[in-house]
Amino acid sequence: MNKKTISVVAAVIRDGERVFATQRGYGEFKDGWEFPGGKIEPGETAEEALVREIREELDTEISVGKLIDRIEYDYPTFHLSMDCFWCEILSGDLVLKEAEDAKWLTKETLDSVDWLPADITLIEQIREELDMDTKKTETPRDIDSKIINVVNAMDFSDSFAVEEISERALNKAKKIPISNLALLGTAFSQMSEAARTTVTTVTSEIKMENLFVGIWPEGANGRLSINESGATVGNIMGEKGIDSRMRFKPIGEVPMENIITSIKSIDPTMMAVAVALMEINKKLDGIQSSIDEVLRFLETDKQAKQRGNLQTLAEIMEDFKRKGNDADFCKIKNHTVQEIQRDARQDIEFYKTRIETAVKEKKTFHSQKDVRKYVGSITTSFAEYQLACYLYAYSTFLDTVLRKDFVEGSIDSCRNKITRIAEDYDALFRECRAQIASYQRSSVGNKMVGGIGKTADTLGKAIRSIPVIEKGPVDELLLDAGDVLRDANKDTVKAQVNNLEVLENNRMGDFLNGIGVVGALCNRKSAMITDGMNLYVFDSETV
Ligand SMILES: Nc1nc2c([nH]c(=O)n2[C@H]2C[C@H](O)[C@@H](COP(=O)(O)OP(=O)(O)OP(=O)(O)O)O2)c(=O)[nH]1
Repeated sequence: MNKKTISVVAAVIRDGERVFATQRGYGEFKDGWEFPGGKIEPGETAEEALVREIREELDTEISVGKLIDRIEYDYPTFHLSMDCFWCEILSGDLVLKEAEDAKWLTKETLDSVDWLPADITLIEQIREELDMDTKKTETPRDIDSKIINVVNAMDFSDSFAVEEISERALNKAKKIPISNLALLGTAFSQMSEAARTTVTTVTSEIKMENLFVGIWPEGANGRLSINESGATVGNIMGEKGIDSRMRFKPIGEVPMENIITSIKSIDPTMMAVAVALMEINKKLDGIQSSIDEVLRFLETDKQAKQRGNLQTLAEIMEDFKRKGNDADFCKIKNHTVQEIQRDARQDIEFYKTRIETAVKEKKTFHSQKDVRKYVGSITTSFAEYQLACYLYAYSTFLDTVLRKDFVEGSIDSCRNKITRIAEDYDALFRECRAQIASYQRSSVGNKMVGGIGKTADTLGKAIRSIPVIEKGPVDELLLDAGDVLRDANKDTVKAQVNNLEVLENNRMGDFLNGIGVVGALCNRKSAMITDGMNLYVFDSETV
Protein backbone atom coordinates (compact mmCIF):
# COMPACT_ATOMS: atom_id res chain seq x y z
CA MET A 1 0.00 0.00 0.00
CA ASN A 2 1.27 3.43 -0.89
CA LYS A 3 2.15 5.41 2.17
CA LYS A 4 0.70 8.84 2.63
CA THR A 5 3.12 11.63 1.76
CA ILE A 6 3.11 14.67 3.96
CA SER A 7 4.67 17.92 2.76
CA VAL A 8 6.51 19.83 5.43
CA VAL A 9 8.59 22.99 5.51
CA ALA A 10 11.43 23.62 7.96
CA ALA A 11 13.27 26.84 8.80
CA VAL A 12 16.97 26.72 9.41
CA ILE A 13 17.16 30.04 11.17
CA ARG A 14 20.64 31.37 11.00
CA ASP A 15 22.49 33.97 12.98
CA GLY A 16 26.03 34.22 11.71
CA GLU A 17 27.69 30.94 12.41
CA ARG A 18 24.81 29.48 14.47
CA VAL A 19 21.54 27.77 13.58
CA PHE A 20 18.45 27.44 15.74
CA ALA A 21 17.10 23.98 16.67
CA THR A 22 14.04 23.02 18.70
CA GLN A 23 13.07 19.95 20.68
CA ARG A 24 9.70 18.41 20.07
CA GLY A 25 7.39 18.58 23.07
CA TYR A 26 4.62 16.20 22.02
CA GLY A 27 3.55 13.27 19.89
CA GLU A 28 5.27 10.43 18.17
CA PHE A 29 8.67 12.14 17.93
CA LYS A 30 8.63 13.76 21.37
CA ASP A 31 12.08 14.83 22.60
CA GLY A 32 13.60 14.55 19.13
CA TRP A 33 15.41 17.61 17.81
CA GLU A 34 14.34 19.30 14.59
CA PHE A 35 14.12 22.60 12.79
CA PRO A 36 10.93 24.53 13.50
CA GLY A 37 8.25 24.34 10.83
CA GLY A 38 5.27 22.19 9.95
CA LYS A 39 2.86 20.95 7.34
CA ILE A 40 2.00 23.03 4.33
CA GLU A 41 -1.69 23.84 4.24
CA PRO A 42 -3.74 23.75 1.07
CA GLY A 43 -3.30 26.86 -1.05
CA GLU A 44 -0.08 27.90 0.69
CA THR A 45 3.31 28.21 -0.88
CA ALA A 46 6.23 26.70 1.02
CA GLU A 47 7.43 30.17 2.03
CA GLU A 48 4.00 31.25 3.25
CA ALA A 49 3.66 28.10 5.31
CA LEU A 50 7.05 28.67 6.85
CA VAL A 51 6.35 32.28 7.82
CA ARG A 52 3.03 31.20 9.37
CA GLU A 53 4.50 28.25 11.27
CA ILE A 54 7.30 30.32 12.78
CA ARG A 55 4.85 33.02 13.76
CA GLU A 56 2.63 30.40 15.46
CA GLU A 57 5.37 28.36 17.11
CA LEU A 58 7.91 31.00 18.00
CA ASP A 59 6.12 34.32 17.85
CA THR A 60 8.81 35.53 15.47
CA GLU A 61 8.87 37.03 12.00
CA ILE A 62 11.39 35.63 9.57
CA SER A 63 12.60 36.17 6.07
CA VAL A 64 12.86 33.03 3.98
CA GLY A 65 16.03 32.65 1.95
CA LYS A 66 17.54 29.96 -0.23
CA LEU A 67 16.25 26.39 -0.31
CA ILE A 68 18.87 24.15 1.26
CA ASP A 69 17.38 20.88 0.13
CA ARG A 70 14.21 18.85 -0.22
CA ILE A 71 14.50 15.90 2.13
CA GLU A 72 12.61 12.74 1.12
CA TYR A 73 12.38 10.26 3.97
CA ASP A 74 10.38 7.10 4.56
CA TYR A 75 9.01 6.86 8.05
CA PRO A 76 7.23 3.57 8.91
CA THR A 77 3.80 5.14 8.65
CA PHE A 78 4.26 7.96 6.19
CA HIS A 79 6.57 9.42 3.60
CA LEU A 80 8.02 12.80 4.49
CA SER A 81 8.80 15.39 1.84
CA MET A 82 10.40 18.33 3.61
CA ASP A 83 11.64 21.58 2.07
CA CYS A 84 14.31 23.18 4.22
CA PHE A 85 15.14 26.86 3.85
CA TRP A 86 17.77 29.21 5.19
CA CYS A 87 15.93 31.85 7.19
CA GLU A 88 16.77 34.98 9.12
CA ILE A 89 14.97 36.69 11.96
CA LEU A 90 13.31 39.95 11.07
CA SER A 91 11.77 40.58 14.49
CA GLY A 92 10.76 38.68 17.59
CA ASP A 93 12.45 36.73 20.34
CA LEU A 94 11.90 33.08 19.42
CA VAL A 95 9.39 32.38 22.18
CA LEU A 96 8.98 28.61 22.64
CA LYS A 97 5.21 28.24 22.36
CA GLU A 98 5.24 24.57 21.45
CA ALA A 99 8.78 23.31 21.68
CA GLU A 100 10.14 21.82 24.85
CA ASP A 101 13.59 23.26 24.44
CA ALA A 102 15.75 25.07 21.90
CA LYS A 103 19.41 25.67 21.20
CA TRP A 104 21.65 27.66 18.97
CA LEU A 105 24.12 25.23 17.44
CA THR A 106 27.38 25.86 15.68
CA LYS A 107 29.06 23.54 13.24
CA GLU A 108 30.97 22.11 16.19
CA THR A 109 27.89 21.43 18.31
CA LEU A 110 25.55 20.32 15.52
CA ASP A 111 25.95 16.70 16.60
CA SER A 112 25.26 17.34 20.25
CA VAL A 113 21.49 16.76 19.99
CA ASP A 114 19.37 13.81 18.90
CA TRP A 115 17.99 14.73 15.52
CA LEU A 116 14.85 13.27 14.03
CA PRO A 117 15.90 10.54 11.58
CA ALA A 118 14.93 12.54 8.48
CA ASP A 119 17.26 15.38 9.47
CA ILE A 120 20.55 13.50 9.42
CA THR A 121 21.41 14.21 5.79
CA LEU A 122 20.29 17.80 6.17
CA ILE A 123 22.66 18.30 9.09
CA GLU A 124 25.60 17.34 6.90
CA GLN A 125 24.64 19.90 4.31
CA ILE A 126 24.25 22.60 6.92
CA ARG A 127 27.61 21.76 8.39
CA GLU A 128 29.27 22.00 5.00
CA GLU A 129 27.74 25.34 4.28
CA LEU A 130 28.64 26.80 7.67
CA ASP A 131 32.11 25.48 7.17
CA MET A 132 32.47 27.10 3.79
CA ASP A 133 31.19 30.40 5.07
CA THR A 134 33.55 30.36 8.02
CA LYS A 135 36.42 29.89 5.63
CA LYS A 136 35.13 32.86 3.75
CA THR A 137 35.09 35.03 6.83
CA GLU A 138 38.55 33.82 7.71
CA THR A 139 39.61 35.33 4.42
CA PRO A 140 37.24 38.25 4.34
CA ARG A 141 38.72 39.46 1.09
CA ASP A 142 36.99 36.63 -0.61
CA ILE A 143 33.49 37.23 -1.75
CA ASP A 144 32.69 34.37 -4.02
CA SER A 145 36.46 34.23 -4.43
CA LYS A 146 36.27 37.59 -6.15
CA ILE A 147 36.73 41.02 -4.80
CA ILE A 148 35.84 44.45 -5.90
CA ASN A 149 38.30 47.13 -6.39
CA VAL A 150 36.52 49.65 -4.33
CA VAL A 151 39.21 52.21 -4.06
CA ASN A 152 39.50 52.31 -7.79
CA ALA A 153 35.77 52.51 -7.94
CA MET A 154 35.99 55.76 -6.05
CA ASP A 155 38.37 57.19 -8.55
CA PHE A 156 35.77 59.64 -9.80
CA SER A 157 36.73 59.03 -13.36
CA ASP A 158 34.21 58.66 -16.13
CA SER A 159 33.70 54.99 -15.78
CA PHE A 160 35.79 52.40 -14.13
CA ALA A 161 36.00 48.68 -14.06
CA VAL A 162 35.80 46.92 -10.76
CA GLU A 163 38.15 44.08 -11.16
CA GLU A 164 38.20 40.57 -9.98
CA ILE A 165 41.32 39.52 -8.19
CA SER A 166 42.38 36.00 -7.59
CA GLU A 167 43.03 34.88 -4.07
CA ARG A 168 46.58 34.03 -5.04
CA ALA A 169 47.29 37.56 -6.17
CA LEU A 170 45.70 38.81 -3.00
CA ASN A 171 47.94 36.67 -0.86
CA LYS A 172 50.95 38.25 -2.50
CA ALA A 173 49.74 41.75 -1.76
CA LYS A 174 50.83 43.68 1.26
CA LYS A 175 48.00 43.68 3.76
CA ILE A 176 47.37 46.72 5.90
CA PRO A 177 44.58 46.64 8.47
CA ILE A 178 42.30 49.53 7.67
CA SER A 179 41.93 50.35 11.34
CA ASN A 180 45.60 51.37 11.26
CA LEU A 181 44.77 54.10 8.77
CA ALA A 182 42.44 55.65 11.28
CA LEU A 183 45.20 55.70 13.86
CA LEU A 184 47.41 57.85 11.65
CA GLY A 185 45.54 61.04 12.43
CA THR A 186 42.32 62.90 11.88
CA ALA A 187 43.08 63.63 8.25
CA PHE A 188 42.88 59.88 7.68
CA SER A 189 40.46 58.83 10.37
CA GLN A 190 37.38 58.80 8.19
CA MET A 191 39.04 56.61 5.67
CA SER A 192 38.70 53.35 7.52
CA GLU A 193 35.00 53.86 8.03
CA ALA A 194 34.56 54.96 4.48
CA ALA A 195 36.33 51.89 3.13
CA ARG A 196 34.16 49.65 5.24
CA THR A 197 30.96 51.42 4.28
CA THR A 198 31.82 51.27 0.65
CA VAL A 199 32.49 47.59 0.75
CA THR A 200 29.40 46.76 2.78
CA THR A 201 27.27 48.83 0.52
CA VAL A 202 28.67 47.51 -2.65
CA THR A 203 28.55 43.91 -1.53
CA SER A 204 25.21 43.94 0.22
CA GLU A 205 23.11 46.33 -1.75
CA ILE A 206 24.21 44.97 -5.03
CA LYS A 207 23.65 41.29 -5.47
CA MET A 208 27.09 40.69 -6.67
CA GLU A 209 28.01 38.22 -9.31
CA ASN A 210 31.72 38.26 -9.83
CA LEU A 211 32.25 41.47 -11.70
CA PHE A 212 31.13 45.04 -11.28
CA VAL A 213 31.35 48.35 -12.91
CA GLY A 214 30.91 51.49 -10.94
CA ILE A 215 29.46 54.23 -13.05
CA TRP A 216 29.90 57.92 -12.92
CA PRO A 217 27.00 58.91 -15.12
CA GLU A 218 27.95 60.57 -18.32
CA GLY A 219 27.83 64.33 -18.15
CA ALA A 220 27.53 64.35 -14.37
CA ASN A 221 29.34 67.25 -12.80
CA GLY A 222 30.41 67.62 -9.22
CA ARG A 223 31.58 65.53 -6.32
CA LEU A 224 29.99 62.76 -4.36
CA SER A 225 28.01 64.52 -1.69
CA ILE A 226 28.78 64.18 1.96
CA ASN A 227 26.02 64.88 4.42
CA GLU A 228 26.47 66.26 7.90
CA SER A 229 27.41 62.98 9.49
CA GLY A 230 30.01 62.52 6.78
CA ALA A 231 28.13 59.86 4.88
CA THR A 232 27.61 60.23 1.20
CA VAL A 233 24.29 59.31 -0.18
CA GLY A 234 25.55 58.59 -3.63
CA ASN A 235 24.40 61.96 -4.88
CA ILE A 236 26.72 63.79 -7.17
CA MET A 237 26.42 67.38 -6.16
CA GLY A 238 26.76 70.03 -8.83
CA GLU A 239 26.71 73.77 -8.38
CA LYS A 240 22.93 73.92 -8.28
CA GLY A 241 22.32 70.87 -6.14
CA ILE A 242 22.05 67.24 -7.04
CA ASP A 243 23.41 66.73 -10.49
CA SER A 244 23.26 62.99 -10.66
CA ARG A 245 23.77 59.78 -8.71
CA MET A 246 26.68 57.42 -8.47
CA ARG A 247 25.96 53.92 -9.70
CA PHE A 248 27.43 50.49 -9.43
CA LYS A 249 26.38 47.91 -11.92
CA PRO A 250 27.18 44.23 -12.16
CA ILE A 251 28.51 43.59 -15.60
CA GLY A 252 25.59 41.92 -17.22
CA GLU A 253 21.95 42.49 -16.67
CA VAL A 254 20.78 44.10 -13.45
CA PRO A 255 18.65 47.18 -14.06
CA MET A 256 20.21 50.46 -13.05
CA GLU A 257 17.48 51.38 -10.53
CA ASN A 258 18.50 48.52 -8.30
CA ILE A 259 22.05 49.52 -7.81
CA ILE A 260 21.96 52.91 -6.27
CA THR A 261 24.11 52.87 -3.22
CA SER A 262 24.87 54.75 -0.10
CA ILE A 263 28.55 55.24 0.37
CA LYS A 264 31.17 57.44 1.84
CA SER A 265 33.73 58.86 -0.47
CA ILE A 266 37.31 57.77 -0.34
CA ASP A 267 40.02 59.98 -1.65
CA PRO A 268 42.38 57.49 -3.26
CA THR A 269 45.23 59.97 -3.15
CA MET A 270 44.96 60.37 0.60
CA MET A 271 44.75 56.62 0.88
CA ALA A 272 48.05 56.32 -1.01
CA VAL A 273 49.65 58.96 1.17
CA ALA A 274 48.44 57.12 4.25
CA VAL A 275 50.15 53.95 3.11
CA ALA A 276 53.39 55.81 2.46
CA LEU A 277 53.23 57.55 5.82
CA MET A 278 52.67 54.28 7.59
CA GLU A 279 55.66 52.76 5.86
CA ILE A 280 57.85 55.71 6.72
CA ASN A 281 56.56 56.05 10.28
CA LYS A 282 57.76 52.61 11.22
CA LYS A 283 61.23 53.29 9.90
CA LEU A 284 61.68 56.81 11.21
CA ASP A 285 61.28 55.57 14.75
CA GLY A 286 64.05 53.11 14.07
CA ILE A 287 66.57 55.59 12.71
CA GLN A 288 66.02 58.36 15.22
CA SER A 289 68.77 57.16 17.53
CA SER A 290 71.28 56.71 14.74
CA ILE A 291 70.55 60.24 13.56
CA ASP A 292 71.30 61.45 17.08
CA GLU A 293 74.59 59.66 16.82
CA VAL A 294 75.35 61.41 13.57
CA LEU A 295 74.42 64.77 15.05
CA ARG A 296 76.93 64.46 17.85
CA PHE A 297 79.83 64.64 15.35
CA LEU A 298 78.84 68.15 14.46
CA GLU A 299 80.08 71.37 15.95
CA THR A 300 77.62 72.83 18.42
CA ASP A 301 76.19 75.58 16.24
CA LYS A 302 75.73 73.27 13.28
CA GLN A 303 74.15 70.71 15.55
CA ALA A 304 71.62 73.26 16.69
CA LYS A 305 70.70 74.26 13.16
CA GLN A 306 70.34 70.74 11.80
CA ARG A 307 68.49 69.59 14.88
CA GLY A 308 66.13 72.51 14.38
CA ASN A 309 65.52 71.58 10.75
CA LEU A 310 64.92 67.95 11.60
CA GLN A 311 62.53 68.96 14.31
CA THR A 312 60.63 71.26 11.96
CA LEU A 313 60.22 68.53 9.36
CA ALA A 314 59.08 66.04 11.98
CA GLU A 315 56.49 68.50 13.26
CA ILE A 316 55.17 69.22 9.80
CA MET A 317 54.85 65.50 9.17
CA GLU A 318 52.90 65.08 12.40
CA ASP A 319 50.65 68.04 11.64
CA PHE A 320 50.05 66.70 8.17
CA LYS A 321 48.47 63.63 9.68
CA ARG A 322 45.84 65.86 11.22
CA LYS A 323 45.55 68.58 8.63
CA GLY A 324 46.63 66.90 5.42
CA ASN A 325 43.34 67.73 3.77
CA ASP A 326 43.62 71.43 4.59
CA ALA A 327 44.94 73.15 1.48
CA ASP A 328 46.11 76.30 3.29
CA PHE A 329 48.05 74.32 5.83
CA CYS A 330 49.79 72.38 3.07
CA LYS A 331 50.69 75.54 1.18
CA ILE A 332 52.12 77.43 4.12
CA LYS A 333 54.11 74.51 5.48
CA ASN A 334 55.47 73.76 2.09
CA HIS A 335 57.31 77.09 2.03
CA THR A 336 59.22 76.04 5.10
CA VAL A 337 59.87 72.60 3.71
CA GLN A 338 61.20 74.00 0.47
CA GLU A 339 63.56 76.34 2.30
CA ILE A 340 65.04 73.44 4.20
CA GLN A 341 65.27 71.49 0.97
CA ARG A 342 67.18 74.33 -0.73
CA ASP A 343 69.62 74.70 2.17
CA ALA A 344 70.16 70.97 2.24
CA ARG A 345 70.87 70.90 -1.48
CA GLN A 346 73.58 73.58 -1.08
CA ASP A 347 75.08 71.84 1.94
CA ILE A 348 75.28 68.61 -0.01
CA GLU A 349 77.39 70.27 -2.70
CA PHE A 350 79.60 72.00 -0.16
CA TYR A 351 80.42 68.91 1.92
CA LYS A 352 80.78 66.67 -1.04
CA THR A 353 83.35 68.97 -2.64
CA ARG A 354 85.20 69.29 0.64
CA ILE A 355 85.49 65.54 1.07
CA GLU A 356 86.40 64.98 -2.58
CA THR A 357 89.23 67.50 -2.25
CA ALA A 358 90.56 65.81 0.86
CA VAL A 359 90.39 62.40 -0.75
CA LYS A 360 92.19 63.59 -3.89
CA GLU A 361 95.17 64.91 -1.94
CA LYS A 362 97.83 62.25 -1.64
CA LYS A 363 99.09 62.26 1.89
CA THR A 364 101.99 60.61 3.61
CA PHE A 365 101.34 59.76 7.20
CA HIS A 366 104.08 59.13 9.66
CA SER A 367 101.97 57.55 12.27
CA GLN A 368 98.63 56.04 13.01
CA LYS A 369 97.98 59.15 15.02
CA ASP A 370 98.02 61.15 11.80
CA VAL A 371 95.70 58.66 10.20
CA ARG A 372 93.45 58.91 13.18
CA LYS A 373 93.32 62.69 12.95
CA TYR A 374 92.50 62.41 9.29
CA VAL A 375 89.78 59.85 9.92
CA GLY A 376 88.38 62.13 12.60
CA SER A 377 88.10 65.13 10.33
CA ILE A 378 86.75 63.16 7.39
CA THR A 379 84.16 61.56 9.69
CA THR A 380 82.90 64.96 10.75
CA SER A 381 82.59 66.02 7.14
CA PHE A 382 80.73 62.84 6.32
CA ALA A 383 78.37 63.38 9.22
CA GLU A 384 77.56 66.84 7.91
CA TYR A 385 77.26 65.53 4.38
CA GLN A 386 74.97 62.76 5.49
CA LEU A 387 72.67 64.98 7.52
CA ALA A 388 72.36 67.28 4.53
CA CYS A 389 71.36 64.26 2.41
CA TYR A 390 68.90 63.09 5.03
CA LEU A 391 67.33 66.52 5.31
CA TYR A 392 67.13 66.71 1.54
CA ALA A 393 65.37 63.36 1.25
CA TYR A 394 63.04 64.14 4.14
CA SER A 395 62.09 67.56 2.78
CA THR A 396 61.67 66.22 -0.75
CA PHE A 397 59.30 63.56 0.54
CA LEU A 398 57.29 66.14 2.47
CA ASP A 399 57.31 68.52 -0.46
CA THR A 400 55.81 65.83 -2.66
CA VAL A 401 53.19 64.94 -0.09
CA LEU A 402 52.23 68.53 0.70
CA ARG A 403 51.92 69.48 -2.95
CA LYS A 404 50.08 66.23 -3.66
CA ASP A 405 51.77 66.25 -6.99
CA PHE A 406 51.76 62.57 -7.71
CA VAL A 407 51.77 62.51 -11.47
CA GLU A 408 54.23 60.02 -12.78
CA GLY A 409 56.67 62.55 -14.23
CA SER A 410 57.04 64.55 -11.02
CA ILE A 411 57.44 61.46 -8.91
CA ASP A 412 60.09 60.08 -11.23
CA SER A 413 62.13 63.25 -11.36
CA CYS A 414 61.98 63.53 -7.61
CA ARG A 415 63.10 59.93 -7.13
CA ASN A 416 65.90 60.40 -9.64
CA LYS A 417 67.21 63.43 -7.79
CA ILE A 418 67.31 61.59 -4.49
CA THR A 419 68.81 58.49 -6.09
CA ARG A 420 71.63 60.48 -7.67
CA ILE A 421 72.49 62.12 -4.36
CA ALA A 422 72.40 58.79 -2.57
CA GLU A 423 74.66 57.20 -5.17
CA ASP A 424 77.17 60.04 -4.95
CA TYR A 425 77.24 59.62 -1.22
CA ASP A 426 77.77 55.88 -1.37
CA ALA A 427 80.53 56.16 -3.98
CA LEU A 428 82.42 58.80 -2.05
CA PHE A 429 82.09 56.84 1.15
CA ARG A 430 83.54 53.73 -0.43
CA GLU A 431 86.41 55.65 -1.98
CA CYS A 432 87.22 57.35 1.25
CA ARG A 433 87.13 54.18 3.28
CA ALA A 434 89.44 52.40 0.86
CA GLN A 435 91.86 55.25 1.00
CA ILE A 436 91.93 55.39 4.76
CA ALA A 437 92.59 51.68 4.85
CA SER A 438 95.55 52.09 2.56
CA TYR A 439 96.91 55.04 4.57
CA GLN A 440 96.65 53.06 7.71
CA ARG A 441 98.51 50.13 6.24
CA SER A 442 101.27 52.27 4.82
CA SER A 443 101.85 54.68 7.67
CA VAL A 444 105.46 54.74 8.73
CA GLY A 445 104.59 54.06 12.33
CA ASN A 446 102.66 51.04 11.33
CA LYS A 447 105.65 49.62 9.50
CA MET A 448 107.88 50.21 12.50
CA VAL A 449 105.68 48.34 14.86
CA GLY A 450 105.11 45.65 12.34
CA GLY A 451 107.70 43.41 13.95
CA ILE A 452 106.38 43.84 17.45
CA GLY A 453 102.75 43.20 16.86
CA LYS A 454 100.11 43.66 14.30
CA THR A 455 97.58 46.37 13.98
CA ALA A 456 94.50 45.82 11.97
CA ASP A 457 95.24 46.13 8.33
CA THR A 458 91.80 46.99 7.25
CA LEU A 459 89.37 49.40 8.73
CA GLY A 460 86.38 47.98 10.42
CA LYS A 461 88.27 44.98 11.78
CA ALA A 462 88.96 44.69 15.46
CA ILE A 463 92.48 45.58 16.38
CA ARG A 464 94.30 42.79 18.07
CA SER A 465 95.71 43.45 21.46
CA ILE A 466 99.34 44.31 21.44
CA PRO A 467 101.74 44.32 24.40
CA VAL A 468 102.71 47.83 25.45
CA ILE A 469 106.38 48.52 24.74
CA GLU A 470 108.80 49.72 27.37
CA LYS A 471 109.26 53.46 27.61
CA GLY A 472 112.78 54.51 26.79
CA PRO A 473 114.90 56.99 24.87
CA VAL A 474 113.40 56.86 21.45
CA ASP A 475 113.16 59.13 18.47
CA GLU A 476 110.00 60.79 17.39
CA LEU A 477 108.94 58.02 15.12
CA LEU A 478 109.26 55.49 17.81
CA LEU A 479 107.27 57.64 20.15
CA ASP A 480 104.60 57.72 17.52
CA ALA A 481 104.85 54.01 17.29
CA GLY A 482 104.43 53.80 21.01
CA ASP A 483 101.36 55.98 20.73
CA VAL A 484 100.00 53.69 18.12
CA LEU A 485 100.42 50.71 20.35
CA ARG A 486 98.91 52.37 23.36
CA ASP A 487 96.10 53.66 21.21
CA ALA A 488 95.65 50.26 19.72
CA ASN A 489 95.38 48.77 23.14
CA LYS A 490 92.73 51.25 24.04
CA ASP A 491 90.97 50.52 20.79
CA THR A 492 90.85 54.19 19.94
CA VAL A 493 91.67 53.57 16.31
CA LYS A 494 88.95 51.01 16.21
CA ALA A 495 86.55 53.47 17.81
CA GLN A 496 87.50 56.04 15.21
CA VAL A 497 86.85 53.61 12.45
CA ASN A 498 83.54 52.61 13.96
CA ASN A 499 82.56 56.24 13.99
CA LEU A 500 82.99 56.36 10.28
CA GLU A 501 81.17 53.08 9.81
CA VAL A 502 78.11 54.56 11.49
CA LEU A 503 77.88 56.78 8.45
CA GLU A 504 77.97 54.05 5.88
CA ASN A 505 74.20 53.94 5.42
CA ASN A 506 73.07 57.08 3.64
CA ARG A 507 69.63 56.83 5.32
CA MET A 508 67.83 58.22 2.31
CA GLY A 509 66.27 54.91 1.32
CA ASP A 510 63.14 55.15 3.42
CA PHE A 511 62.07 58.44 1.90
CA LEU A 512 62.91 57.23 -1.55
CA ASN A 513 60.74 54.24 -0.87
CA GLY A 514 57.95 56.41 0.56
CA ILE A 515 57.83 58.57 -2.55
CA GLY A 516 57.84 55.42 -4.65
CA VAL A 517 54.88 54.06 -2.73
CA VAL A 518 52.74 57.15 -3.22
CA GLY A 519 53.73 57.36 -6.86
CA ALA A 520 52.98 53.73 -7.57
CA LEU A 521 49.67 53.74 -5.76
CA CYS A 522 48.48 56.92 -7.38
CA ASN A 523 49.53 56.02 -10.86
CA ARG A 524 48.82 52.36 -11.13
CA LYS A 525 45.22 51.42 -11.47
CA SER A 526 44.18 48.63 -9.18
CA ALA A 527 47.18 49.06 -6.94
CA MET A 528 44.91 49.18 -3.92
CA ILE A 529 41.96 47.06 -3.02
CA THR A 530 39.93 46.88 0.11
CA ASP A 531 37.62 44.29 1.57
CA GLY A 532 36.49 46.64 4.29
CA MET A 533 38.85 45.12 6.84
CA ASN A 534 42.17 45.40 5.11
CA LEU A 535 43.78 47.39 2.43
CA TYR A 536 45.74 45.28 -0.03
CA VAL A 537 48.61 46.97 -1.75
CA PHE A 538 49.79 45.41 -4.93
CA ASP A 539 52.99 47.02 -5.95
CA SER A 540 55.52 44.51 -4.80
CA GLU A 541 58.43 46.29 -6.43
CA THR A 542 58.14 49.46 -4.46
CA VAL A 543 56.15 48.53 -1.40
N1 LIG B 1 9.12 20.79 11.50
C1 LIG B 1 9.87 19.70 11.29
N2 LIG B 1 9.33 18.49 11.12
C2 LIG B 1 10.14 17.44 10.93
C3 LIG B 1 11.53 17.61 10.90
N3 LIG B 1 12.10 16.40 10.68
C4 LIG B 1 11.09 15.51 10.59
O1 LIG B 1 11.21 14.31 10.41
N4 LIG B 1 9.89 16.15 10.74
C5 LIG B 1 8.60 15.51 10.69
C6 LIG B 1 7.97 15.41 12.03
C7 LIG B 1 6.53 15.50 11.73
O2 LIG B 1 6.05 14.20 11.45
C8 LIG B 1 6.45 16.33 10.46
C9 LIG B 1 6.10 17.77 10.73
O3 LIG B 1 4.83 17.83 11.12
P1 LIG B 1 4.31 18.63 12.41
O4 LIG B 1 3.64 17.66 13.30
O5 LIG B 1 5.35 19.50 12.92
O6 LIG B 1 3.23 19.47 11.66
P2 LIG B 1 2.34 20.69 12.17
O7 LIG B 1 3.00 21.39 13.25
O8 LIG B 1 2.09 21.51 10.93
O9 LIG B 1 1.01 20.02 12.58
P3 LIG B 1 0.57 19.22 13.87
O10 LIG B 1 0.70 17.81 13.42
O11 LIG B 1 1.51 19.54 15.00
O12 LIG B 1 -0.78 19.63 14.09
O13 LIG B 1 7.75 16.28 9.91
C10 LIG B 1 12.07 18.88 11.08
O14 LIG B 1 13.27 19.11 11.08
N5 LIG B 1 11.20 19.90 11.29
